[in-house]
Amino acid sequence: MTQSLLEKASQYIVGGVNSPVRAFTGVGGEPLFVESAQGSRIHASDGRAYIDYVGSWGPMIGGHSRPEVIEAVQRAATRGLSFGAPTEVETEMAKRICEIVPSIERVRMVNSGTEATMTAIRLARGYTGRDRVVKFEGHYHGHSDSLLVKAGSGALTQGVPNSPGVPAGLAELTMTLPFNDLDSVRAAFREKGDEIACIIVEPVAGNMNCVPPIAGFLEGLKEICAEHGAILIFDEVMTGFRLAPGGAQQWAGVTPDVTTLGKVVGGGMPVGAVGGRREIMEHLSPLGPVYQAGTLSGNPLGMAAGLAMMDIISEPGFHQGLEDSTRRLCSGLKLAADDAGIPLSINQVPGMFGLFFTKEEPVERFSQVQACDIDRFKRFFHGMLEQGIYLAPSAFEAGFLSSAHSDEDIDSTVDAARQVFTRLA
Ligand SMILES: Cc1ncc(COP(=O)(O)O)c(C=O)c1O
Ligand SMILES: N[C@H](C=O)CCC(=O)O
Repeated sequence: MTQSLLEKASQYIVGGVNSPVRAFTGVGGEPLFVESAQGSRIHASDGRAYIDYVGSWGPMIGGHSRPEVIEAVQRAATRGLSFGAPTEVETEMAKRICEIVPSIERVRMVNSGTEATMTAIRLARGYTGRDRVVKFEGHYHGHSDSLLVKAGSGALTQGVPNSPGVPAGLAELTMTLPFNDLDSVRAAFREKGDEIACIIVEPVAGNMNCVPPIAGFLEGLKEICAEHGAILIFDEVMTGFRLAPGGAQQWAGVTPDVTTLGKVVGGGMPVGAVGGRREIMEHLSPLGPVYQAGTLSGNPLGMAAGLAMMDIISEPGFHQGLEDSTRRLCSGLKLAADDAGIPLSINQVPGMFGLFFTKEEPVERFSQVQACDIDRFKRFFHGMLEQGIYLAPSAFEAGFLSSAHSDEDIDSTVDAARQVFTRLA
């Protein structure tokens, strides 16, 4: 019997994958192995093309293999791959980030979203001289120790939101609260306010499926932080440059002290960033005592790809197009589900969506997400895959659109869903 690609990979790679969600343990079956991708489609080793709503988990906001990005990386590569010394392109990138996200006055480039959030909370702790961190249940901020507590995304999908290996003494300093519940935040600050360094929040949760903030929630976090001298960190690794050019903070009209970025900022290369108010950021080395470093940080290929991506998202009408496509997809899916008598609740923000097999509407809380019909989601996922539609392989991940998704792509996705819904009843 011939071995599958997953079986071959599993002989050398732990679980056959280099990041858990893509193993398909959240939906069963074997993952697609991708050979190439173009525009809205990925081309898999089974010879089929799939309309892709994962988009590499966010970075491919302009569609796959954008020539501008590829050419920028090729040009940069001819000049050298890494120098471990400053380059002008890093200044260009930092300037661009500060212009697009006005709350960022100073920035530090890193190599992933995980590094960005890890640095942000160390900075908040160093700046305030306090140790406790507040995060929200089902939110995912990468896999650093302090943040792998009641975490979303793969940690939730795999059933290990509190990872073994995180020292209990450290996890104890991470206070996890329900998202969209300001009363519990107020209560936590009443009790421990003078020990809390920061609140870190996904301004739109995208790692417990997609759950936007309720009216007043982000504003309330800002007020509470200001009152207690804590730092408000928006983890915009997923939402940055997506919901609006200036990310969720522009979309929601709420300005954090510190912002973390990843995904889109690197145009598909491994890049992250942490930025914020100058006074806070200058606590980082070499100006301040809070240490942070990276051999490959500010890598010229990553900067070139990221800058080309910044040009793409700055094109007039880019975000309006993304919002229109998201609305078209979500309203089409909702109508198709209603016609088939399938209870489906949909959350959407520009370029991101969440499908919940539940009668409850709207879905605003982690407890509601957990109560959804996961088995029905799995059958939906596989039905859609058969029809050539690639959705995130977990009920706890958001879907992503790109500017390459045409109306025809969206309409054929809705047609496919219409067929699949009839088999889900
Ligand atoms: C909101 C958020 N923060 C942080 C991370 C971590 O980023 P990375 O996977 O690049 O380490 C992710 C994604 O994984 C994310 O979605
Ligand atoms: N939800 C995660 C990123 O946003 C999924 C990516 C991964 O863990 O591989």
